Order: sequence, then C-alpha cells, then structure tokens
Amino acid sequence: MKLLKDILFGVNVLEILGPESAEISEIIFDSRKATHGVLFVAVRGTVTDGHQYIGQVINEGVKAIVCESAPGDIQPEITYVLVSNSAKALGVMASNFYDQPSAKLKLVGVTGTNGKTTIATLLYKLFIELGYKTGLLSTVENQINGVIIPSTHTTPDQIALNALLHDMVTAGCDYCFMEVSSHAVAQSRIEGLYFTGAVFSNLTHDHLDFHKTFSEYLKAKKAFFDGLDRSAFALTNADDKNGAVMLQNTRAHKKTYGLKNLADFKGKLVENHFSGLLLNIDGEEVWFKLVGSFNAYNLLAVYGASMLLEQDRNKVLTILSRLSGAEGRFDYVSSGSGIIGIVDYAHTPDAVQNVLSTIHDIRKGNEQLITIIGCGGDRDKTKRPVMAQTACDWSDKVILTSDNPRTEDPEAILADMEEGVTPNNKRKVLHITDRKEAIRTAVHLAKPGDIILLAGKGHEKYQEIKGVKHPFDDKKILSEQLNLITHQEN
Ligand SMILES: CC(=O)N[C@H]1[C@@H](OP(=O)(O)OP(=O)(O)OC[C@H]2O[C@@H](n3ccc(=O)[nH]c3=O)[C@H](O)[C@@H]2O)O[C@H](CO)[C@@H](O)[C@@H]1O[C@H](C)C(=O)N[C@@H](C)C(=O)N[C@H](CCC(=O)O)C(=O)O
Ligand SMILES: Nc1ncnc2c1ncn2[C@@H]1O[C@H](COP(=O)(O)OP(=O)(O)OP(=O)(O)O)[C@@H](O)[C@H]1O
Ligand SMILES: N[C@H](CCC[C@H](N)C(=O)O)C(=O)O
Ligand SMILES: [Mg+2]
Repeated sequence: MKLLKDILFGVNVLEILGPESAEISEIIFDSRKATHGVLFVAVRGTVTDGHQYIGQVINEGVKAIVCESAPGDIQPEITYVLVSNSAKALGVMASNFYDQPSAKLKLVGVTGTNGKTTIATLLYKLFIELGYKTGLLSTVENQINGVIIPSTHTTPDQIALNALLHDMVTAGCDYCFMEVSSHAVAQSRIEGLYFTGAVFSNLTHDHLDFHKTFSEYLKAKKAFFDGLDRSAFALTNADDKNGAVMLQNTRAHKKTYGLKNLADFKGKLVENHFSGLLLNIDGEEVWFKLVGSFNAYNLLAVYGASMLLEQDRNKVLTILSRLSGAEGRFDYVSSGSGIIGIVDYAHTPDAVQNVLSTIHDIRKGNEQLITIIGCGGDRDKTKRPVMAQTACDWSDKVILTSDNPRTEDPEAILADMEEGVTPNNKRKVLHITDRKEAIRTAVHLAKPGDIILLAGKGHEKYQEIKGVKHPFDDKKILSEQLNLITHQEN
C-alpha cells in the first residue's frame, strides 16, 4: 500500500480532482487487470487508447485514475490526476511505488540496433565473476544473481521493469545491466530511472514500421543519452556514423571506444578465426572466445564500461577472455557429419551482412555456405528485400523460409523478400515456407566441411504463426537433422 501523494512525487501534474490521501494497492495500465483499490493509468498506444477503458475500470472499483483528459462524468469517490503525458507519468510513478530501486544500484543501459543483448549479457557474466551480485534485463532472459526470470520484451514496461529492479535490490544486487530498446525510449518505459551509465553499440536499419523514419529512430536512441545525469557516463562507438550524435546533448561524462578512429578505449583486431579472435586492447593482446569483428566492438564496449565502473583491468580481461556470448548468437551446432551449423539472431540487414562477412572471412577454402533466412511478420517490411539480397550476395545457396509470421501471411512475407533477389541470384535461391523443412533440406544439400547459417531466431524457443506460439528451437532442430545425417552415413 502507498499513498497516492507519495506515488505522484516528481510527476508533472496538471490538475487533481479528488483526495490525494487515497491508499493505492497497485498501479496498472491495462484495464483487464483492474481490481478494487488500484490506480489505473490511461496510456495512448499504437493499437488503442487506454482512456477508452476508464468507465470499465471504475466498475471494477479502482481508487484513482491518471489520464491526459478527464472523462465527462466525474465520479466523486475516485481521484482523477491529469497529466500531459501518461506514459512518462507511469515511469515516475512506478519508480516511486517500488521506492526508486534504480537509485539503489548501479544501473547501466545498453542501446543500439545490434549487439545490446551480447554487451549486456557479457557485462552481467563479467560482474558476477568479479564477485558482485548482479542483475540482467535482456531479450533472451532476465536474471537476478543467477535466478532466471523469463523475459517478454527486450525492455520491460514501466511497472514490470521497476518491480524487477526492486527484486534485484532486495536480493542485494550492486549492479544491473539492461538493454534499452528504441521502443522503450519512445514509449517512456525508462522514464524516472537513474542510470549510472549508458552504452551505444551502433545504428542501422530496423523498426521503421514503428519509428517511420531513420531520423526518428535515431532521435529515440539519442533521447536516452539526452536524459542522462551529469554523474553518469556515456560510452559510444567512435567508428559508428551516429556514435558522436548520441553524445551531442548529453550532460554525462563522454567516452568512446573503437577499432578504427581515435577513441578512449582502443582496440585492434589481430586475428579472426572460427574458434575466437585475438584483440589488442589498449596495448595488450588477448584471446576471446567470441567470433567476428562485430564482436570485437561488443567486447570493447564491455571493456570500456567496466573500466568506467572502476574495475581492475587485468581481472576484467582475464575473465572476459573466458566468457562465451549470449545464447543463439553465432552459436555452433556440432555433429559428427563434418557440416558446420551456425545459429544466429541476425534479423536486420546489417547483422546479416556482418555475420555472413565474418563467415566468409574465416572459412578455409571452397566450402559451400548455405543460408536459411526469413523475416518477421508485423515488423518493418522494408528490411525484407534487403535481407534477402544480402543473404544471396554472400552465400552459395539461400533457402528463404518463415521466421515468425505473427499475424501476416507467410507467403506474402516471402514474396517481399523475393523482391530483393536479383536475376543473377535467382539460381541459388530455394523457397521453402516450412522452417523445419527448410532446415532439413539445407542439411541434405550440405557436404562435409560446408557451413549452414540458420539466421533470425537465435535463442527463441517458439515460432509465432497466426498469433499462436508453437514450440520451435532452431538449435535443437538443426542439431537433430545433422545427427540424423551422421547416423545415416555411419
Ligand atoms: C508496438 C509496441 O511496442 N507495443 C507495445 C505497447 O503496446 P501498444 O502501444 O500497442 O498498446 P495498445 O494495445 O495500443 O494499448 C494502449 C493502452 O491501452 C491499454 N488497454 C488495451 C486494451 C484493453 O482492453 N485495455 C487496456 O487498458 C493497454 O494496456 C495500453 O496501456 O505497449 C505494451 C505495454 O508496454 C507492450 O506490451 C507492447 O509491446 C508489443 C507486445 C510488442 O510486440 N512490442 C515489440 C515491438 C517491442 O516492444 N520490441 C522491443 C524490442 C525491439 C528491438 O529489437 O529493439 C522491446 O523492447 O521488446
Ligand atoms: N556489434 C554488432 N554490430 C553488428 N551486428 C551485431 C553486433 N553484435 C551482434 N550483431 C549481430 O546482431 C545479432 C543480434 O545481436 P544481439 O542479440 O546482441 O543484438 P540486440 O541489439 O540485442 O538485438 P535485439 O534488438 O533484437 O534484442 C547477432 O546475432 C549478430 O548477428
Ligand atoms: N526484437 C525484435 C526481434 C526480432 C526477431 C525475429 N525473429 C522476428 O521475429 O522478427 C523484434 O521484436 O522486432
Ligand atoms: Mg536484444
């Protein structure tokens, strides 16, 4: 229980109709969760408007309503709080409700198109090994010092986020590393949080369905840095075209990392193999288990952040060199067949290009590279032809298949992808809608030594078709198919 006036601390309130002394049992923003004594926040969304449900939640006995416009019929037993932006107010209120957990630990946010999960997960694993109680909020999973809590979003909503941070504080965590998606910034999911630091990975094509233009997408990422406190650090990628833009208006302490340009944390890629990479970091050569030059950037970001968090350099490099990355990111699938399987979460044009160019650079000779790839439904359609074209340009054979069609027709998604297949690439492309069948075909086409890249779904354990999530695990299925081949050959 909390008093409404305490929950409203720091909220930009325009007007209050009714008593501020109301006792609130819980904050909600979904009318379907309304019960007696709760505070309902009416948020305008992408599909509907929470204000439409005010009448409904009153019937369920809510105590107070936070909204941007008051309904015509005011009920005397309810307190109405008028604000200019409900989503922002929700962030501040959720933080107050959970006693400002983000201020009680060192919270570091990671943003960018690709690499967030990898950087946040490496930081989490590193700080656990350094001996700190640590939390993680990520696409793959959330963790509180070793306890896994399944994640629903890359960045949870205001309430779930503060509840998780509160649980981390209760568990005695010193640090939390979290991914900050552009949706989260635009929807004020991080409003009211105190960040000790922010890390930027890169900005390339994604989510234009939601942000509409690249410049709006950039603005969402930048807004995270603009909101940082003077005491925080802002660590950016000096080699990314938009790296410097992130720091333009921030009050935070500005730092950079990079492989090419002048940077505070400087790295040089010495060797790049399927077994890992040799990096020179600030003058010291270290082996890492992660593969590909894009991971050299992720490692540098982790190194830079841990230095800014005042950790011991030698300990950091020693532990980092032992760590593996996040599940489903350049993940090997081994079998006795001699075929190399790689499961990777590449679902943007840049990620597809990076992962394929990495394979291209480090493969030994004339092995075939077979890529299985799809694109998600109800997501940025303009990515589709570009991802297909990139896959074709870098592979010997491409099987276009379904990713998560969600509510879209899988064939329509594949047709969008095929727009990107140029006439000279047509001969290398197969179209197999059923993802399992596509995997099976790739395995049959491959010879020992060949490489199969299974892109797009990484760690995901489901395939969402027509709104239903069916169990589906890329790594498990690819492994089963490769083992079947092995047994047939033996
Ligand atoms: C497009 C998008 O981001 N949608 C998110 C958004 O929902 P929305 O704006 O569409 O909400 P809405 O359905 O229009 O409803 C508006 C309001 O009315 C309320 N409502 C609605 C219906 C009802 O009966 N009663 C009611 O009160 C809703 O609770 C909401 O407050 O706010 C919801 C609550 O926080 C999120 O769950 C939802 O995530 C959807 C499920 C989603 O798929 N989001 C993805 C795109 C996403 O956020 N991805 C990023 C990662 C992207 C990356 O790779 O970088 C993430 O952080 O996970
Ligand atoms: N620094 C990087 N630069 C470019 N591509 C990368 C980088 N790091 C990872 N990738 C590619 O992007 C994919 C996704 O990586 P990761 O999950 O770390 O990113 P993310 O930003 O968390 O993605 P999401 O927004 O979907 O959660 C990887 O599987 C890999 O193909
Ligand atoms: N966070 C990303 C994940 C995409 C993963 C891919 N498998 C897809 O379904 O498009 C999104 O929600 O857009
Ligand atoms: Mg992620």
